[in-house]
Amino acid sequence: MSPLTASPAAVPTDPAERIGELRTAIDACDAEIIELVQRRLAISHEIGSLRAAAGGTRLSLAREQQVLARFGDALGPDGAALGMLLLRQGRGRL
Ligand SMILES: C=C(O[C@@H]1C=C(C(=O)O)C=C[C@H]1O)C(=O)O
Repeated sequence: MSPLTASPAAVPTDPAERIGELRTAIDACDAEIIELVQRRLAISHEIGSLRAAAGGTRLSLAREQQVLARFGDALGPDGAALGMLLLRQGRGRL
C-alpha cells in the first residue's frame, strides 16, 4: 500500500492533517480524470470526422455498446452511466 493510502493506524497523524493530504490526492486524481476525459473527447471527435469524411455515420451504436459494457463490467450500473455521459459528451448536438 502506498504511503498516501496507508491505513490510519500506520500513519500516526492528526486526522485533519491526514484528510488534507487525502484531499490533495483526490485533487490529483480529479486533474488526471479531467485530462483523460478531454483527451478522450478529442480522439472521439477525430474518429467522428474521419468517418463522416468517408461518408459514414457519425455514431457507431455497436461500438458504443462495447464501451458501455466495459464501464458496466468494471464499475457496475453507475459505471455504465458514467460511460453514457462520456459518449454523450462526444456526441455534441445530433
Ligand atoms: C469514437 C467513435 O465514434 C463514436 C464515439 C464513441 C466513443 O466516444 O467512444 C463510440 C462510438 C461512436 O458512436 C468510434 O467509433 O470509436
